[in-house]
Amino acid sequence: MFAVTKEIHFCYGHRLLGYAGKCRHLHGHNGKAVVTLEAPELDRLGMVLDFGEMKRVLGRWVDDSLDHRMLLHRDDPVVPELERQGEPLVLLDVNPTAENIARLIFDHAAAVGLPVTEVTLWETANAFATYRPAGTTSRPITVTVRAAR
Ligand SMILES: Nc1nc2c(c(=O)[nH]1)N=C([C@H](O)[C@H](O)COP(=O)(O)OP(=O)(O)OP(=O)(O)O)CN2
Repeated sequence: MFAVTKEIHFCYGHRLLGYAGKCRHLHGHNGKAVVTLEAPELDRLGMVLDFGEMKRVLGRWVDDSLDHRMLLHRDDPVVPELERQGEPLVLLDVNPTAENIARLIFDHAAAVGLPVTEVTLWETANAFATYRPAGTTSRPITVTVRAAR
């Protein structure tokens, strides 16, 4: 099996709903998604997929969909005020933890047909979470996007 891995850097804000620690407050991260694709055979160029193509497909989506946005639970009480102010929001039906953001990026990579096997989301320089599907995959995260006004 061959594997290629690409790092995608982006900034996001969030807070964790129902969490007792400091992450219950609005805060931001310079995050890094580490995306791995695997294939048993290489293409005619000797690649699983061109790193440039990974950047073009995944990097652009992360830039357009997650970068410089607030990622929040859709039930977060701050949502109506941020909507009122025209802030760009990504609303999830789960808490915007590193685990769930990794899952979100994995699901997008799979949906556009990439042979993704694993996504790791580095939330800080010393804390990261990984999503890799198991035999029984949990239901996908539901996402609502509110564009900036
Ligand atoms: N399993 C998870 N635990 C935590 C998450 C998460 O997404 N998944 N998120 C947070 C906070 O949002 C934030 O990342 C702070 O985490 P933490 O590493 O505890 O904070 P510090 O950066 O201050 O850590 P230090 O190691 O003390 O520098 C919390 N937990």
